[in-house]
Order: sequence, then structure tokens, then C-alpha cells
Amino acid sequence: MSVEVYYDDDADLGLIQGRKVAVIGYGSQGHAHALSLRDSGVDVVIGLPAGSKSRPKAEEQGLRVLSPAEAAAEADVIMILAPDTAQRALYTEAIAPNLAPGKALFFGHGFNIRYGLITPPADVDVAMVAPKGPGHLVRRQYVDGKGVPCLVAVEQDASGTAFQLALSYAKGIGGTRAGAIRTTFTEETETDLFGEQAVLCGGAAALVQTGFEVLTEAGYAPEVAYFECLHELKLIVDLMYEGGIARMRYSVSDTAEYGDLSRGPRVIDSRVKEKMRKILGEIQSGEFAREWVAEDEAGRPNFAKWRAEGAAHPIEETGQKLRAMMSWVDRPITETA
Ligand SMILES: NC(=O)C1=CN([C@@H]2O[C@H](COP(=O)(O)OP(=O)(O)OC[C@H]3O[C@@H](n4cnc5c(N)ncnc54)[C@H](OP(=O)(O)O)[C@@H]3O)[C@@H](O)[C@H]2O)C=CC1
Ligand SMILES: CC[C@](O)(C(C)=O)C(=O)O
Ligand SMILES: [Mg+2]
Ligand SMILES: [Mg+2]
Repeated sequence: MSVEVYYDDDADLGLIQGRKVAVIGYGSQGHAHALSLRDSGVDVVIGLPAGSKSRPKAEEQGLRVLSPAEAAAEADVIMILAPDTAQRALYTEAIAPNLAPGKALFFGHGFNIRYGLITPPADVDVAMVAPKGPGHLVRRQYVDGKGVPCLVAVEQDASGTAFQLALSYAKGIGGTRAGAIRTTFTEETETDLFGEQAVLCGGAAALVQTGFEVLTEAGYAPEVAYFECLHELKLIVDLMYEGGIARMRYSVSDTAEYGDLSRGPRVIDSRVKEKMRKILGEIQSGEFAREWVAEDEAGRPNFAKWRAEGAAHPIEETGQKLRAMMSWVDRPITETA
């Protein structure tokens, strides 16, 4: 199955420059979209609740901040970049009353549309521009003249031009510099959740922690285990990013490559693949979404417990000490640009 990939020359920045955009939320993605759109000549307003800790950050960056309802009322394009679990109530209370025919409702991830938590009226465009990378890199890449690839999708094309508008928005945040792929809300949501759970966040974090545990429990120094299992991972992934797994294998020693080829499939074996399939099934059936929404409504007890356990893992203390010696990697996790 081939996909359609769109680049800068395929997108008309003038479309989004001709609209007023409300970016609701000013976190990881919100700040990146808002600042890059503004720098691309787009009229942007930020929507945040009174008392939001993001308000001073947005104002310091010279952006106008209103309540979500006021921002939605002013704008032609409303991009929802609040947490997925907050979007349903936000939509009902602040956005739905301010939608009108001809407006466009945009998302950075398809969760609330895919799982039926938000049902927009038929007379507005519903589209998605979902960067395939963390918001802080979306902004950094834009500033550096590069871009993070985006997935672009249209759920509802009331105007007949929703896709061109979404592509124009993607250009405004640098996405079409790297390539924007046309997809659907369902494909983006299911693959994004699978990627972050099984590979990028869940799988990678568990792999790193488990490797660190095996080495330290066998008596090796935590510092050596940290460099081996976490620090060097970035260098290895950089090679994969630049030239695929083949380039990484070309660059490492033959000893490493033989160990990779003969031992890798023993670690990530058919049982792991079966578990990945089960996780994908929970995403496709809506089981994960129901669980996450219920966890959020219950005040996130498991989330808080697991987050605290992760923060207390010995690899974090070891890493903090080692990174303190490397000024170039020690970035505060709260940075916004
Ligand atoms: N993080 C990422 O890199 C990626 C995220 N996405 C998607 O982007 C969306 C935003 O995620 P992310 O950037 O991580 O979110 P963050 O948690 O980083 O930021 C959320 C922002 O929304 C604000 N906010 C919280 N509640 C409300 C509300 N009720 N109304 C308006 N604003 C609110 C927060 O304010 P306060 O500071 O007061 O809490 C904060 O500014 C999600 O759909 C996510 O799936 C997609 C691709 C990657
Ligand atoms: C990998 C996590 C992500 O999907 C992302 C940065 O793309 C997210 O939801 O934050
Ligand atoms: Mg993602
Ligand atoms: Mg995601």
C-alpha cells in the first residue's frame, strides 16, 4: 500500500495565513505549534483556563492569551492541544458553543474522535496535523530550518478544502519540510498508541531498565551499566535515524553485529511479538482507551504510583550524576523552547 507524501511545494501557506488560529493548550505541542505558526506569519491566539500555569509562558513569548471559549469564538481554526483526557470536557464547555459553519476543528492526535469522545457538528471541517515527534523537537527543528514529519488527516470535509487547509497548517509548523503523510484518524490513533506503548516509550524504557537491572544485579558498576544501556542507545539510534538499521550494523563492530543478529531475536522473541499483538488488539478494540479514561476519572491512582516507581528506579540517580558532567545533554525537562 503506497502513501501520499506532501512537501513544502505541495502546500499553500497563504491558506492558514488567511485564518485566525486558536491553539488551545500551551504544553509540549501547543507552544511548538503556536510559536512556529506565528513565525510563519499566522495570526495566533492561545486558549488557556484562568490559573493555568502555562499562561505566563505564553505571555512571556509575546502571545495573546484568552480563555478557551474566547479564543474559540475569535478563531476560524481551533487546534486542540490540551491533554487527550481533558479534551472532551473542554470541547463540550468551551469549544462546541463557539463553533459555526465554516470553522475548522483541528487535533494533534486522533484519540477523542477515534473513540467517539467528541462528535463535532456536520458543518465544520475536522482535521488533524499530528507531528511524529515530541513538541520540543517540533519547535527546535522549525527554528533550525528543519521539520518533524506530520500525519495529516481529514475526518469531516464540510468546506471541501479541509485537506489543503490542514496541509497549509502543517507547512506553518515545518512539517512539510520533512514530509506530511495523508492518513486517517483511525490509522494515526492506533499506530501512535501502539508505537508509544510497545516500542518508543513503553518498550524502550522497559528494555533499558531491564538491561540496567541485569548488569547491576550481576555486580557491575551502575555507571558502566548506565552508559551501556541508556547513554549509548542514543548514539545507536542516531545511526538508525540517519541510515536505517543497516547503517547502524555497518558502523558497529562485526562482534557487535554478530551478537545483534544472533541474540537480538532471543530477547525480542515470538512471545514478545504475541504480547505486542495483544497490546494492538486492546488499542483497536477501545479497551486501552476505556481503561485510560477511567484511570483519569478516578484521579490517576495507578499512573501516579507507576510514575513514582519509575522516578525512583536506580538508573535515574546514576544518570543524574553522570549527566551533570555533560553540559550538552543536561537539558531541564521543563524547558519550553
Ligand atoms: N507531547 C507530544 O509531543 C505529542 C502530543 N500529541 C498530542 O498533542 C496533544 C497535547 O499533548 P501535549 O502537548 O503532550 O500536552 P501537555 O500536557 O504538554 O500540555 C497540555 C497543555 O494544555 C493545557 N490544558 C490543560 N487542561 C486544559 C484545558 N481544560 N483547557 C485548555 N488547556 C488545558 C495545559 O495547561 P497547564 O500548564 O495549566 O496544565 C498545557 O498548557 C494531545 O492530543 C497529544 O496526544 C501529539 C504528538 C506528540
Ligand atoms: C511517542 C509519544 C508521542 O506519541 C509522540 C511524542 O509522538 C506522544 O503522545 O507524546
Ligand atoms: Mg506520537
Ligand atoms: Mg502519542
